[in-house]
Amino acid sequence: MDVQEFINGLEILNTSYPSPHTILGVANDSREVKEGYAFVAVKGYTSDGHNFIKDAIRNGASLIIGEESSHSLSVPYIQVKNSRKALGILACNFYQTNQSTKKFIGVTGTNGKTTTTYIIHYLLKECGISSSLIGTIENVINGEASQSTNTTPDSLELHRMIASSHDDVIVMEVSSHGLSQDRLEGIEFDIGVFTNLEQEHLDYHGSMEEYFNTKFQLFEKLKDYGVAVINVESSWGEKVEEQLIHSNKKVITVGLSTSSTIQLVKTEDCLPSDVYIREDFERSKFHFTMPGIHNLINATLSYGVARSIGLNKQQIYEGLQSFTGVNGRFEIYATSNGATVVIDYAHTAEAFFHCLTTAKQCGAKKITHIFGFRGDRDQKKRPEMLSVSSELSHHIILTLDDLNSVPQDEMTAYLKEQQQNIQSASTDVIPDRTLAIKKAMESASKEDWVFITGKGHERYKQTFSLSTNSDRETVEYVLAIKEKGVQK
Ligand SMILES: CC(=O)N[C@H]1[C@@H](OP(=O)(O)OP(=O)(O)OC[C@H]2O[C@@H](n3ccc(=O)[nH]c3=O)[C@H](O)[C@@H]2O)O[C@H](CO)[C@@H](O)[C@@H]1O[C@H](C)C(=O)N[C@@H](C)C(=O)N[C@H](CCC(=O)O)C(=O)O
Ligand SMILES: Nc1ncnc2c1ncn2[C@@H]1O[C@H](COP(=O)(O)OP(=O)(O)OP(=O)(O)O)[C@@H](O)[C@H]1O
Repeated sequence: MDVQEFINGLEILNTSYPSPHTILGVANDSREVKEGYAFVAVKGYTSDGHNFIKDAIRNGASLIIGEESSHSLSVPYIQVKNSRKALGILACNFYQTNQSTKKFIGVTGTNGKTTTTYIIHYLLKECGISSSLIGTIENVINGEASQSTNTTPDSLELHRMIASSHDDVIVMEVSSHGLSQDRLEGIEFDIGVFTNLEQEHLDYHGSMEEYFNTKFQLFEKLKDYGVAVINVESSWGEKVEEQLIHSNKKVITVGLSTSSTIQLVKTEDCLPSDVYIREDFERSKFHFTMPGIHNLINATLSYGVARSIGLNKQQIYEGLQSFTGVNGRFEIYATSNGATVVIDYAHTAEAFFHCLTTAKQCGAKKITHIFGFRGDRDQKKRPEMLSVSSELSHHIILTLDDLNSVPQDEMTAYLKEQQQNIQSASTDVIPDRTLAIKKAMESASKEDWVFITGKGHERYKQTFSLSTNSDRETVEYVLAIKEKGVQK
């Protein structure tokens, strides 16, 4: 690519030597640089890309872009204010994604991004519109799935994926980390969706205000006359609506109240739910497989998106009705003795609230809640998680979630300390996650619910006593022993 085209739109502070005429590729990892590439040096959280400039040159870089003031290098250097932003601009230019005719749908919020993007992706497919899905569980481009490293990939990977996609629509999860690290640079959205906001990632964002402002950036990235589909069942959703009121964006509110553009008419049903949606003066009913008001809100948001794209109501209802769910999100197992086991990705107090309340509404006589805390992640949310769980479940088993860098002994001691503080529910600490699940499932009888939260679709990072690698494998293993007497 011609270098002038490549650096178009870059805010340049300084340059050394004339740049090369052409650029053959772009990388922000020195190990991925090849002959004729531009290397963008990013100051990261664990290392500084500027320290790898020499490696990049050795690998063939012909142009370096970075934030530091001067470099006596053997190749041209461009100094910019913000390398992460520059990377997005360069990636967009290189892959020419600004010329894309695709529609872009971004979903943000603390919880519900994955579920909502899956529902939208499915609805579009059922209506004959192909879409790429980018998010936490996997990336699906041109119908092919690959494992994702981040919920929102870095700008280089993102633009590369968009360029390789032949799909009509890009449906993606937009994380607050992605927004704050400029991973969305160069992308403009046709539709932005706000699911909710609650205490999470405050170790990173500092305060809820800051967290909100970061999430709101998605709506600043809406195209002129783009559409915002907002869950207004919380003051944060109302705030998004308020902040967009004087903009030229179309706002579609989703909620339980009659004043919402699209109303989810509350249903008393449980497993699975008969749902009513009201739009304009018309009310329609459909059947939705994922229980809980939170999942019905996700379905209604997806309905709002599908309507904005121009799909007709009947098509959407049929799609919602045949949707089968998302891995690790309210994944239900019925045991032969009438107990229910659920695997869910809940890892915040509000998600606990929704899950456990739904179990109660579905007639759970006794709820055993198994969960732990992720090492190195936001600790401020933990007291509220404990409080909600102890209020809504009858028995708690505290167990291990991913430890990351926290030693196992330290986490176990922490769990035991928390056990002492829980008054309203009986509590055990069983650090081995597989044994915790086994014990709870073996003691569950008719109408009891065992709720296993935190890991959802993810594989275990530690080795436990049972030779299983995920909550799903553990549940299936215990069911096999229980139902058939199979030993592993
Ligand atoms: C804390 C954080 O957000 N880190 C993200 C960040 O990495 P970083 O800045 O720390 O990168 P680094 O390792 O210090 O490297 C700096 C630079 O040196 C380069 N380098 C490094 C080594 C070398 O030999 N040569 C070289 O050039 C690297 O390629 C990089 O450009 O930028 C990377 C690229 O965008 C991200 O992959 C990475 O996400 C890490 C893996 C992560 O776990 N992030 C989490 C917190 C996150 O972003 N989560 C959200 C979802 C949150 C939620 O809603 O639950 C997400 O979107 O995934
Ligand atoms: N609309 C919602 N409101 C509150 N909680 C929800 C909502 N949707 C899902 N949840 C809860 O949050 C959990 C995670 O849901 P999901 O994976 O869809 O969200 P996410 O935003 O992608 O999460 P993460 O950012 O952690 O990957 C679910 O398992 C469920 O317990």
